[in-house]
Amino acid sequence: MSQLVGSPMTSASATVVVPTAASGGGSTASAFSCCPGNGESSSIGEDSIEMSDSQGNNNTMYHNGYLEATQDYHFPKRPPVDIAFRDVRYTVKRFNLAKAKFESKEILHGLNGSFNSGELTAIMGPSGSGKSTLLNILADYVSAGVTGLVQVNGKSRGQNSQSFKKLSCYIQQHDALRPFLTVNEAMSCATHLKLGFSITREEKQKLIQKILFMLGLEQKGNTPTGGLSGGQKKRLSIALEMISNPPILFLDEPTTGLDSSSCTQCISLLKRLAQEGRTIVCTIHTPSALLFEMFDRLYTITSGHCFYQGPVRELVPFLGSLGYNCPSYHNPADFMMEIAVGEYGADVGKVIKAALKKYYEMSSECIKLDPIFDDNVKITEYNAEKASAKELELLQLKDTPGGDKLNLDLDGVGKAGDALCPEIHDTTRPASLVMQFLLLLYRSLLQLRRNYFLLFVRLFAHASVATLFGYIYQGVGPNANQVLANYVYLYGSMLMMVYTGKMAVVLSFQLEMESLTREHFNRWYKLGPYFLSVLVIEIPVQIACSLIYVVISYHLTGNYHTMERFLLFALFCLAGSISAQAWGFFVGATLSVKLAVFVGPILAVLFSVFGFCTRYSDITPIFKWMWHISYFRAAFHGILNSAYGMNREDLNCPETTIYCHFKNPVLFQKDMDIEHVDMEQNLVLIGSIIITMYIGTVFVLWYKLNKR
Ligand SMILES: Nc1ncnc2c1ncn2[C@@H]1O[C@H](COP(=O)(O)OP(=O)(O)OP(=O)(O)O)[C@@H](O)[C@H]1O
Repeated sequence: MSQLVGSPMTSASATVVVPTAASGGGSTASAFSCCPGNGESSSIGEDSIEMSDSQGNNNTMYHNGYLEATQDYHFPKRPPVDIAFRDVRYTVKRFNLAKAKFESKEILHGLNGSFNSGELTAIMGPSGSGKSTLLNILADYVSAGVTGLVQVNGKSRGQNSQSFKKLSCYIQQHDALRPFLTVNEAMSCATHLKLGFSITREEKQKLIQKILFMLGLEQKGNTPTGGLSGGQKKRLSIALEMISNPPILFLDEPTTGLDSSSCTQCISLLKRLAQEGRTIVCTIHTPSALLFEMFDRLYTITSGHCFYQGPVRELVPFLGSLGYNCPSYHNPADFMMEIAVGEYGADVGKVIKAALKKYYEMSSECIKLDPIFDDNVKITEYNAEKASAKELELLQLKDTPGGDKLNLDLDGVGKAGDALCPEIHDTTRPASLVMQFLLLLYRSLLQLRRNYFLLFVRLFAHASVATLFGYIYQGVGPNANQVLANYVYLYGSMLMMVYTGKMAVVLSFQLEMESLTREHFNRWYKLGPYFLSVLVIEIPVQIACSLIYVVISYHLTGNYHTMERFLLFALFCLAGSISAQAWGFFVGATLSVKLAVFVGPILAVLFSVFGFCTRYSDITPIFKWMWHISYFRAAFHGILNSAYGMNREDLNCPETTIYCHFKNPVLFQKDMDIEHVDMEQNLVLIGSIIITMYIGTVFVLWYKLNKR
């Protein structure tokens, strides 16, 4: 019997697999057991085996028709982690334009409840009732505007607790996967990042294979994640987080967009993970009756109030006790939703009040003290002040950790998560910052290799425009009678550098934001290594594109004079392009997609004005500072100086031309007010702008990733 890397066996299960008819002939026989000897029954599907134990629990074992002899496919058991929350409120502030002031709106109105280990809990409610908001708060994904108490095994969690993040993972609705990585590559990269390098590659490989097998993805190892079905993507999202085997899983609408069979597979999987001792909480929309019954516990919200909480099987009796009887053959989930929106003339307030009363009765029963529920308190008036210190104290007593419960030190970063998973965390540490950078770089290179079309288009576009410009302004470089034509070529070159540099990256963080948020929130890596890995890919790509343009166009336009002038021209082109790129990162990280693609070019135009034909002395005094901070101007003056400055000798004046005004290039420099270009100063300015923009981008990303 094999087991996960270094882990003790915790429960028995066995699987015997031979190829199914659907997958190439033969037959499938399976024995999967969460509770051995319970008399399971099985039904064989095309690519999964449905298993039920004697309690009717549906334990689906996924695979695609290939079996292995007697193996354990359980994750190591985790110490239980229970979550309780009390008087959770969420308020948003919005600016009312008509009243010209900020207004507050409370979205969640003092929710109470608890989610226990070993249970699969559904958060349900009508659209807009606050399900995702509650999940976000419990997962600690949102903390701004939140008040109330969230406890983990009886201890206050606090906000932005790193220890809690080590215990939990949050899988959001959209499967933010990297479409160009294969399943194996995605898993392998996540494993290296999460488990570091203190366990062997073989051990990691074994772990990956087992997780993929458990989740029915073992046949999809070489499939790009972009080519997976919706259900497979969802399972891969879970698989990626199961690498660190967290005891708490939060999932936002894991079944949205899946067909009924994929929904059943997904919920069966979650149920089985819960049965292994995890606390699994997910939001869900109108499940079928079959799916609904698979949940252990239900937490229903309507308009930010708790409408029902408790075991799923007690929902119908609870509603019945209030006079709302579920018709025969009616899906209880549908009935509950209908009551929650006031259908059948239901008094929603009455149900909310009864749910609150039930909660307090259960709480007081549990701690053997008098309930503190005041029948006269209106639900809407129940607030933090009314939740007296005594009540909070009682809640602490109720959840005092004991027995085999994990005693979390939520203030001490790093302790809880390590203790939770001894089979992994005792021997492993997440990858170091340097390794994170190298792994992310490797992952980006893999994606670039798969998605080379975009890179090819960028290179091709630069070569094409260079050739076009080269022939439009062919041979103008050395001629005194074509100085203005060359001036336009040089200006066009700078525009090309700036626009391609900026626009190629202005959306890069926007497009990555979902994956970045998920991976960063679930502690795969830090922002620093991620940002550095992006730069290390994007800067060389932009340099390569720019160099292609520079080399082709510079030679075709006859600007090549000396190697020194060429190198300076190339240097300022690259500097201008990289600073525009840095601006692109910053604008893209700061603004929404629609604003970024609009504001990016506007900024480029604005700064370009201070280079082209604009003499410093002509600028209105209050805008002179813009001349000083314009990276476009600094780079453009740099390339002009490389062409006509630095004591360049007289230009060619063709014999057919009677008079060449700019035969001496100094005259041209004087006319353009650029006879004293300080090349070093310009480079320092551009370098400072690049660094400032990088710092600004990291700060904005950090803020977006950490402050919600
Ligand atoms: N940051 C916010 N600013 C303004 N309103 C918000 C904010 N967050 C949530 N809301 C509002 O709170 C309510 C609850 O939102 P939430 O996303 O939690 O609903 P939900 O029950 O998950 O809905 P659905 O099932 O449609 O996803 C909605 O009316 C939403 O507009």
